[in-house]
Amino acid sequence: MKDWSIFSKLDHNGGYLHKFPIDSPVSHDIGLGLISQVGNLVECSFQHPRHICATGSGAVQEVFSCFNKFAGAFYFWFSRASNPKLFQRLSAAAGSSSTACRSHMKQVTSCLQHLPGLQFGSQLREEHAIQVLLARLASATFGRLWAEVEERHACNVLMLAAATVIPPFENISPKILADSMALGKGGRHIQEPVDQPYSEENSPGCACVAVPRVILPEDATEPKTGIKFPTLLDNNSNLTREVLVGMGFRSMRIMRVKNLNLYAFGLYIQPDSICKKLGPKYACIPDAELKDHPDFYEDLLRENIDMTVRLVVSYNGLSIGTVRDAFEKSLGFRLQKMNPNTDYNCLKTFGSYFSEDIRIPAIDFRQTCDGQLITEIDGKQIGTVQSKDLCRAFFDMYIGDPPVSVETKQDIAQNVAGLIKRC
Ligand SMILES: CCCCCCCCCCCC(=O)O
Repeated sequence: MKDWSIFSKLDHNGGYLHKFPIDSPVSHDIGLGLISQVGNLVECSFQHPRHICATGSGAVQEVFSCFNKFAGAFYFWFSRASNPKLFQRLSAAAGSSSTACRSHMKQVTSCLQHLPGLQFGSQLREEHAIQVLLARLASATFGRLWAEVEERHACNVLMLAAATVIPPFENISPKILADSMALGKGGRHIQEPVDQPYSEENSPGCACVAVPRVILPEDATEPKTGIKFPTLLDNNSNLTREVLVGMGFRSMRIMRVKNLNLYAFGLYIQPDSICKKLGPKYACIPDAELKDHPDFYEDLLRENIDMTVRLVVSYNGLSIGTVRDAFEKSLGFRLQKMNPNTDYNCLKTFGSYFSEDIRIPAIDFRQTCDGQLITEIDGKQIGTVQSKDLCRAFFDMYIGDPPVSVETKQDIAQNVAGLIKRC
């Protein structure tokens, strides 16, 4: 699975971040609120197995760190609650929590009610007994819930891995890969030939020519923003398909304190184009070394390879004027760096496409092998600039120096290495 690192990565971290309403005020009800929240978390993981996996440990840890933060108040509140209403409230909490939590709570509350000596007349003994039992209750309940969350999480990762059996590129013949990219062939999935049933013998991984049943998930999710990208992108101008080789997000620091996620991006490459232009030079370089090869990114940028960057807005407060200015600034800097004597008219033409009347939830920027930069919204071209310098400046933002995301740049190298292996 090495060469599909981008997808295996998505499988483990992808999906949207499930937000749990944990910011309720510290109040008399915080203990019950937290039990209920954690119970909901576990229940949610049962009902929406992908979410808990997609959440990764982040949201789970958020909830549990919140629990830790309020544990003192929680314990204090329980230990003070020495009145008959306590039992009703515990039962109510049990009623609103997960099944595991519910049965555990019921067990303990009934245990509390039947303890000899725990009559409400004897205040001290009662308080002490309640403190001990409730401390145990808190630790046992949360310990158990935590174990369930972890168990479920591990299970979900396995389920997902099994559900999206994605063989590495080297197990797919280049012909099949190229065919599947061509429009009108078998939708987004690579299909097995009808005369060859799927079996262990011809499954991915064996030395014979293997044709997997279904190899690509419909969409991949950029983990930080939760934005989805198709794994294959139709290129309507030359009727080919491009493959997603990397995703990332662009953030901006506001007043040195807040990070704003402006947009997510996905980079797509046409495998044939890679094979023709980079195959001969890089086929013998081990996959893991490609990202550190001194010429690799430079060649990727210089060789006019068919590729596309899709940008999808994450922060909705961006005006079209801001987008235009940001592009002019970023691209101007890259053009200047590459060639101080460049003709900046290309930048003006490019900027003119961002007129006030366009809506920009997502834009594709496609470079053609003859040096055009095509801008598309919803599959419709809104403009084309003929300038190799501008193409290069544009892709330099994602695979040049400095890149918008170093990690994504490396993922791209890893996945392009996978494509080259199939040439
Ligand atoms: C449709 C998505 C548009 C998102 C806003 C893009 C803003 C311009 C960014 C310029 C490139 C950069 O510096 O990241």
